Amino acid sequence: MQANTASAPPQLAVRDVVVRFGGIVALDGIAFDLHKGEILGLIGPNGAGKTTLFNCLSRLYTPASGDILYDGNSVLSRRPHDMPAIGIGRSFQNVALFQRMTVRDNIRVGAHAASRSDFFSDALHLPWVRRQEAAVDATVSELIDYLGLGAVADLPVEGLPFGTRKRVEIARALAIRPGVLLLDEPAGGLNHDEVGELGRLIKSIRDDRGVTILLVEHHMGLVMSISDKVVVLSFGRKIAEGTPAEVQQNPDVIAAYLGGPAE
Ligand SMILES: Nc1ncnc2c1ncn2[C@@H]1O[C@H](COP(=O)(O)OP(=O)(O)OP(=O)(O)O)[C@@H](O)[C@H]1O
Repeated sequence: MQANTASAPPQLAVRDVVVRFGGIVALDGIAFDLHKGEILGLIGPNGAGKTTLFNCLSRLYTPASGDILYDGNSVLSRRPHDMPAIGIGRSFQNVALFQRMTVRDNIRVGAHAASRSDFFSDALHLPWVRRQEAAVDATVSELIDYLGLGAVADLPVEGLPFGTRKRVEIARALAIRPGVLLLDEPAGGLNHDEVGELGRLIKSIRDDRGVTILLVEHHMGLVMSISDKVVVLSFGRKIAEGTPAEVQQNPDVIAAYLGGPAE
């Protein structure tokens, strides 16, 4: 799938977002657009504000000013647990799965987060709830195949290798059928081969499933090899935005990473 950046309105729009923690301005008027089908890499040195912005996008933080729009509508009045139903999925930096539950059941939790059943409808076994359960089963099975998790599907998550648990987490995020997937340092803790596999997986999630991706990541090789666009933060400000090649040559970016002023 090609990213549509020419004329279509952005799928996700970050508009002049400001976040303060006491006297610290963690985000100082950050703005950028993410178009459908794009992979956007959000990078910056330690303390740049990446996690703070990620937490705004997943509604854990509310900006002091500015707005975040999904398909043209502000998400700032929504709560974190509304986000799956809106179409924004996320993974967690340190993997946040239910450790004693099986891989299958963890993915099922994701699918249920986007379903519309409730306790009473479930208890009454209404026909539409049964149809929805069948659809959830089909989604979970398809994702187990897609992520190559068949051999471990009925094992508890605890005890599985870290790289496998990360794939389970991505499967759970995909189970909500997100329009946009937010990935928080997905390469953290992975070895060289696993990072290569992750890059291919993220591209295929965009290409095969049409999911727009925002990736916060320290692993430059991964970001530069898969991103269509890279946004660079430093001390809470956006210092560059462009293709991987453009930002890699940007003197402000080089200076931010080397810790000195731009020449
Ligand atoms: N809960 C908080 N309370 C106070 N200050 C915070 C809080 N969270 C972040 N900060 C500060 O806000 C700034 C941005 O931090 P943030 O964690 O967003 O950066 P980051 O780019 O994600 O860094 P890293 O790459 O190290 O994870 C830093 O100065 C940080 O110390």
